[in-house]
Amino acid sequence: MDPIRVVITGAAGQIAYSLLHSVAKGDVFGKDQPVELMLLDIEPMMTVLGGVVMEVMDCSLPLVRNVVPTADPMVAFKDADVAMLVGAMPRREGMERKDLLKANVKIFKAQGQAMDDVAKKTIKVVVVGNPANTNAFICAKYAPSIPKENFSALTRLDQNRAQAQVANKLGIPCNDVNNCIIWGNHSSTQFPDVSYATVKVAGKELEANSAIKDDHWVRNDFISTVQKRGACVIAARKLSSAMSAANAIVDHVRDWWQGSGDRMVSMAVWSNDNKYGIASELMYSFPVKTAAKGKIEIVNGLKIEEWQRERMDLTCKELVEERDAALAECEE
Ligand SMILES: NC(=O)C1=CN([C@@H]2O[C@H](COP(=O)(O)OP(=O)(O)OC[C@H]3O[C@@H](n4cnc5c(N)ncnc54)[C@H](O)[C@@H]3O)[C@@H](O)[C@H]2O)C=CC1
Ligand SMILES: O=C(O)CCC(=O)C(=O)O
Repeated sequence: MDPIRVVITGAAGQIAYSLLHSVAKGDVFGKDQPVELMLLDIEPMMTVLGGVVMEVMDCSLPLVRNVVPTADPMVAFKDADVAMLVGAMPRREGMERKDLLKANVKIFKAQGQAMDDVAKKTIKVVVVGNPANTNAFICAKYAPSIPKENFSALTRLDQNRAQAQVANKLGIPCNDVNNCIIWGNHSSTQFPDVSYATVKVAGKELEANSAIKDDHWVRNDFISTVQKRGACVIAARKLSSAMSAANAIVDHVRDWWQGSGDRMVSMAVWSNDNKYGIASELMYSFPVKTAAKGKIEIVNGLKIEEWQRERMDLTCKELVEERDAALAECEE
C-alpha cells in the first residue's frame, strides 16, 4: 500500500509526544497503512524536534516510511492527506480557552493558506490547538479551495470525559457507554448530553437516563464536571491535558478514517448541514457518523427538549462571538 502523508503540528510539544507513537504504529490509519510523518514546529524548537525524530526512528516501526521535521508550513503541508493541527499556545491556570484567540488564531490563518496552496484537496484536518472550534473555522476560511466538510475540531476529549463520568457513576467499563454527545464549543459553555446515550448494565442494554436515575446529576454536576475538566487538570498538573488529548485525537481521526459504524461520536464540524437551528458558518460540535474515509454526516432529527435548547443556544452564542473576534483579528 502507498504511504499516506500525515502532518502533525506542534510536533515538539507535549501532546505530540504522546500522539506520535500511536500514529506511527498504526492505531489511527490501520496496521497495514504506511505513513510519512511531516512534523511541523517553529524554528526555535528544531533542536528539540530533532530529538523527537530520533526517538521515532528508534521505535523501529515498520509503517513509518519517512519522517520530515520542518519549520516551513509549505513543506509540511505539501500533498498532505491528513493534518492534526496541535501546535498553538496552551492556556495557563485562570485563563479561559478563548483568551488564547489573539495569540493563536493567526497560526491557523497561515496554515489554512498553506494548505490551500499545497495540500491535497481531499485533506482531512482536525484542529486541536485552542480555541479549537474557532481556529478550525479560520483555517477552513483561509483554505477556500478545500471543502469545508474536510475540516473539524476536537471535542472527542470532552466526549471521552463524559463517557468516563457515566461509567464511573454506574460502576461499568467505559466501553459499555455509547452515544454521549458534546454540543457546541470546546469551552466551559459546551453541553455534554446523555439524553440519547445507552449503557450496558449486567448484560442489559438500557437508556443511560433510566440506568442513572438521577436527573439532577445529569443536568448539573455531570455537565459542570465535563465542562471544567481541562481546567482541573491544569490546576493539578500546572500543564494542560496531553495524554488524554492525544488519545482523543487518535479516536477522532481513526473514526474518520476507518468509519464510526453505528455509534454516534462528537466532532466540531461546519454547521451548515444541521437541522437543529444552530447558526450556519460555525464549527459547532454535533453528534456525527462517518463512513470510512468518507464525509462526516451530522446526525439530525434527535428530539430536543427546552432545557437542552437553552444550553445548545448558549454555546452557539459564544461561538458566534469568538468567530467574529477571530475574523476581526485576522483582518488586522
Ligand atoms: N481541543 C482539545 O481537546 C485540546 C486542545 N489542547 C490545545 O492544544 C494545544 C497544544 O497543547 P500542548 O501540546 O500541550 O502545548 P505545548 O506548548 O507543549 O506544545 C505546543 C507546540 O506547538 C508549537 N507551535 C507554536 N506555534 C506553532 C506554529 N505556528 N506552527 C507549528 N507549531 C507551533 C510550539 O513550539 C510547541 O512545540 C494548546 O493550544 C492546547 O490548549 C490541549 C488539550 C486538549
Ligand atoms: O483546557 C485547556 O485549555 C487545555 C487543554 C484542553 O483543552 C482540555 O484539557 O480540554
